[in-house]
This record gives sequence, structure tokens and C-alpha cells, in this order.
Amino acid sequence: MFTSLPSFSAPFSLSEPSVSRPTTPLCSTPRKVSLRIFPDAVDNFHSLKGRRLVCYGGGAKLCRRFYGLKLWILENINLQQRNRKHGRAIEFKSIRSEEKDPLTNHLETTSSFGEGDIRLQNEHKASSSTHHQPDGSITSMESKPVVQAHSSSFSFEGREGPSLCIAVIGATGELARTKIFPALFALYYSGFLPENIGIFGYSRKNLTDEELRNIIASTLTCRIDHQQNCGDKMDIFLSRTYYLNGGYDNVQGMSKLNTLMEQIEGESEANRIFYLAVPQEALLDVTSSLARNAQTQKGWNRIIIEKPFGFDAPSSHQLTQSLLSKFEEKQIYRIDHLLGRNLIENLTVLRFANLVFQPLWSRTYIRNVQVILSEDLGVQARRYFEGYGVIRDIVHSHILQTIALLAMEPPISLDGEDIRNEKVKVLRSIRKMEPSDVILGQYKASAGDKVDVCWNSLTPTFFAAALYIDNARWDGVPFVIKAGLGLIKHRVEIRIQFQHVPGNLYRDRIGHTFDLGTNELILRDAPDEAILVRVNNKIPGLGLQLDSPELNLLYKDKYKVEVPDSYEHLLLDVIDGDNHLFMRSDELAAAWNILSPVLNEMDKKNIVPELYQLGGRGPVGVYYLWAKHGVPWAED
Ligand SMILES: NC(=O)C1=CN([C@@H]2O[C@H](COP(=O)(O)OP(=O)(O)OC[C@H]3O[C@@H](n4cnc5c(N)ncnc54)[C@H](OP(=O)(O)O)[C@@H]3O)[C@@H](O)[C@H]2O)C=CC1
Ligand SMILES: O=C1O[C@H](COP(=O)(O)O)[C@@H](O)[C@H](O)[C@H]1O
Repeated sequence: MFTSLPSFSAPFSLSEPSVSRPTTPLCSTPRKVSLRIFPDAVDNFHSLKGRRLVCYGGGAKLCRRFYGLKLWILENINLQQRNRKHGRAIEFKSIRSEEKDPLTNHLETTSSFGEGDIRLQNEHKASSSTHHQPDGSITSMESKPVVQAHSSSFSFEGREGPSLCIAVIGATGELARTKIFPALFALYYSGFLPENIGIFGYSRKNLTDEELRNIIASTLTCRIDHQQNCGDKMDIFLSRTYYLNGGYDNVQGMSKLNTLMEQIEGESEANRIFYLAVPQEALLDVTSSLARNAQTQKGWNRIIIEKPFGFDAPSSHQLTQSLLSKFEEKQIYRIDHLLGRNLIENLTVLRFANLVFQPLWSRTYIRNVQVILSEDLGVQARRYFEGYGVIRDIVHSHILQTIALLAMEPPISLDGEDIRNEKVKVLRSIRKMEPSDVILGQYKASAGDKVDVCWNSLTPTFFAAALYIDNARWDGVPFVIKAGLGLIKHRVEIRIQFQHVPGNLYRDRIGHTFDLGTNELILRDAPDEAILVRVNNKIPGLGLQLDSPELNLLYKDKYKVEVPDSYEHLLLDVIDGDNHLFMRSDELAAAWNILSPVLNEMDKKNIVPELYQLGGRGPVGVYYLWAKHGVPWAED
């Protein structure tokens, strides 16, 4: 973080402590941010020693966005200072949005930050546990719950339709900043959020509404097809966003959140979504407090839980029991954002809306199915070495759900429960995975590599396996899985290989690659989303030569639209109450059941994954595993 500061220097100018504005400020209106750099931070900010860092941002949006980045830098400085235990107080002024809705104006004029100054530590007296040392240093950023004096006199009441409050619990975390808030904004931009929307960020840090807005603003973007009025909409969206410091006692924190939401909702019908973007260890505490203290009685309440959904079958069962003692099943949305990809939603469309595929979809015509999720070095995944690994993180939810959607019987309707009923039947029909049909790998990384290094860890970064669905439709068809990180190529696809043509008259013309000359349906997510069908075809010209080209529906050529992020897709599903892409508790348990023999064996025998070259093709054993199950290898 610190070494990258120079890259932020462009919108800032340096000046002596008595700050004078540049003659031509970049902001159209005075939007000034000043920061007295900590003397101790000079190692990191050597070029800024003893000075104030002043931001005269560019246009309103630019200014706001860089300000958000800057707040982030400040927070990190502050945390570092706290660790060193000799930080200094910082002070800076906020950028205030010019265009605010009446609600924001009202709330702000009644809040303790009404004058527009954000004095992060010095002026935030009310119940803050930030300790100011005699020398002005701060020893903690966190504090007890802070209630800003939001007035109850303003509400959504009288506006048409039910209101929707979305609380992001863990609002200052990486997921919230980089995915959830941007997805919410994209939905807001496209008109998918109701007019009466309130968004609440909740965590334990001591921030004001305005500070959260500035942090969020630094990650919001306007998509290519979202250019019109994007800046204005961004400002309105931000003005509907509020922050609550829940403190360490979530009971009080959640009651405060409830009060805040009630003030805004008034007496009218009100719905609430709670997105739990908190570490696993905080989940139970947060959900119990939320269940008791923050649910509305005037509409529905839905909670979104992030993966991983437990560590193994027993821990997941415990978590599920705890959730089900507080919420009804239909309130719970277990989100795996990989399932929000267009490819996944399209699986059922291809299967059930096309006659060409429907009659072929069984063991009679399908020879094998390959589900591949390879990540290259460009994709960072940080959670693997907290012990979860690729099986618990990706195979358990994403891969098994993909197989369930691909293999299920036609549901009686598109209703979420009808689809889940069919998915769970597939998951229950999958044979428990044999450790002998599994390959575990771990990439070899060293300190300089741009990936997590897992010294002495048994956590797999690569998994390959063959599984079988013991039912009438799929008996004997191998479903082979490959999921890995740090590989040569980013490739996410499903390959469905069909049987040989019986008594094929052209067998001799297809040549040595007869096996590869079978028809294949390839559903590709990355790189370059596409649907491909491999067919045998006559090469034009004299004689009778065949090849096996692909009919190619390449999305970027066909559809000139930007594909929404998967979080957008799934958040919209939650708002709509469509739960078919979210795992129900029985699906969750069935998925653990499939993997338990492998996970137990790994834990019991401390199985060491096979090491593979970072940026390579993964453990070589996969070729043999594929061959054992009669699956021709699909080249990377
Ligand atoms: N990052 C990602 O891309 C993905 C993350 N996930 C999952 O999402 C969850 C969050 O991930 P991520 O954002 O990366 O994690 P971070 O550690 O970056 O953020 C966690 C957030 O939770 C808050 N928090 C921590 N403890 C509590 C508590 N007891 N009460 C209230 N708030 C708390 C933290 O703020 P504060 O300390 O101020 O309270 C912070 O805002 C994890 O479960 C992770 O497995 C899943 C898929 C992808
Ligand atoms: O949850 C995860 O997702 C990311 C891929 O997400 P994307 O939206 O950036 O494609 C993946 O890299 C990571 O391994 C996994 O844990």
C-alpha cells in the first residue's frame, strides 16, 4: 500500500502546512482535503516529509474518487501507526456532495457532522473509543456503537411501493468495496433498485456516512453502456448510503441499525436485505443479533451468506442448524458469485428451450462431461491458505452446482424451489468420491511470486476428479472435474462430449483423431464467452476430406453489451426472491456428503498435494486419471 503512494500523486499537490489553493483548482468547487503526514510515516512517504498532502480533486467525480482512495491510504497509515503505537492524530476535511437528496440533507443537518467537517478522530467524541494520547496519537480506530443523531421525522412514507433497505455487514471489507457496492450501484443505475432505497454500511470501524461514501466512490465505475448521467446517478446513489459503526457488541449495533432503518422506512411496507460480508468466525454472532434485533415486521427479511459455507460436513451442519433456528429456509441466500455467471444461467436455457439438445441429454448420447475452471496468474485468490483450499471454496459449491444444473431432470417450473428440488436429487445421486479418483495439487511459489505462498501447507490449489451420477439418466457417464489456480491459462468451460456415431460411414476419413472427432458442445465462460458445437465437416475441394471445426457463437461478436458482474445478477435475484442459484440447506449437506471421503482422508492422512509449476498445466497425473475414465484430454 505505501510503496504505491506515488501513483496517487497526480490529483494531489504538495504544499507547506499553511495550505494555499492552486490558482486553478482542479475541482469546480472548493473540495479540499488536507492531511498532516505522520512523522513516523516518512519512511513510506519520504517525498512528503513534514508536509500536508492536499487534494484539489478534478471534476466532482474524480475528486471524490481520489478522495476515497486517499481515505483508504489514510486508514492504512493509521492502522500501521496503531500497530507501532505512536501515531499522530489526523485531520482532514470532507468533500461534500453538492447534489444530495432531501433525506441526506436532512440526516446530515441533524447529525453530529452537520458542518461538513470530518475530523476523524478529534471531533468524533460521542461514545468513540478512539484514544487520544497526550501527544495527539491515536491507539484505536474502532469504537463502541456510534449513533448519529438521525432524525425520525424524515421517511419514505407516502412514497409509492414498499421500501428496500440493504445492509452490507462488513462494509469496509474487500468484498464490500470491490464487489457489493459497485454491483448495487450498477443495479441502481439500471433502475433495478426501488425508488425508496436505503443502503447501510455496517462494520466496527469509526466512520461517518461521508467517509463511507468516499471509500465506496473510489471503487464505483460507469460501464461503457452506463455512461449517460452516470456521475449524477452516482452522487444520488452515494447520498442514499449511510454508515453505522456496530461496535463490538452486535446486539446493540443491530438494534441501532433497526432504529435507523425504521426512521427512514416510516410506517409503510418495508423490506430488508442483510448482506453478511464478514469473516466466517463473525458469522454466528452477527446472524443471531441480526435475527433478534434488526428484522422488520413490515415486510420480508432476507440474508445473504458468503462462501465458504462451513469447513466440512459437521461444521456446515452446525452453521445450518444455527441459521435455521433463527431464520426460515426461504430467508437464507447462500451466495457463490461464480454461479451468477451468464454461462450458468444459460445452462438451463440451452437444455430446456432447445429441441436439438433435449433428446440427446443422457447416457445414450453423452459420453462424458468435463467441467473445467482453471485460473492463471492474473486471478488472485487470497483465501486458499487460510486452510480452505480449492475443494471447499470452488468444488463444493460452484462445480457441484454446475453439475447439478447440467444433469437435473426438467423442473416442473422455473420457480426456485422447483429447480432446487431437482438439483438436490442429482446431488444425492452422485456417488461419494473415491480418494483414488482424485488428484490434489499445490503450486510451487516463492516469495517473489505474485500469489499467496503456502509454505508447509497441505491446502490444495488444484483438484481433479471423476465422479458418477448413479441414476437412470447418467449411469456410467464420467463427469470429470478440473479446478486449479496458478495455471497456464484462464479457462472456465463445460465440455459435453457425445458418443461416436454408430457405424459411422466416414470413420476412415476422420483419421487418427477419431476420438476427438465426436461431436462436442462447449459452453465457454472464459476466455471470451462462447457456445461452440464441434461437428464433422467436409473440407471444401475435390476428394472427401473431413475435419472437425466448431460452430461458434462468440458473444463479443454477437452481443454488443457489457455482461453485468455476477454479483449484480445474484443481488437482483435476491431482491426478486429468486433463489434457484443459491444452495438450499439440503443441497449443501448433499454436496458435503459427496466430498467427505476425500476431505476426511486428506485430514486423517495428512495427504501432501503434488507440487506443480506455477504457470504450468497442473499435476501430470490428471492425464492418466482422464484416460482411466476414457475421457480424451482437452488441450489447454
Ligand atoms: N473478498 C472476496 O472477493 C470474497 C470474499 N468472500 C467471503 O466474504 C467474507 C468477507 O470477505 P472480505 O471482504 O474479503 O473480508 P475482509 O476481512 O476484507 O472484511 C471483513 C469485514 O467484516 C467486518 N467485520 C469483521 N468482524 C466483524 C464483526 N464481528 N461484526 C461486524 N463486522 C465485522 C470488517 O470490518 P471491521 O473490522 O471494521 O468490523 C470488514 O468490514 C468472508 O467470509 C469471505 O470468505 C467470498 C467470496 C469472495
Ligand atoms: O470466489 C472466488 O472467485 C474468484 C473469481 O472471481 P471473479 O469474479 O474474479 O472471476 C476466484 O479467483 C477465487 O479463486 C474464488 O475463491
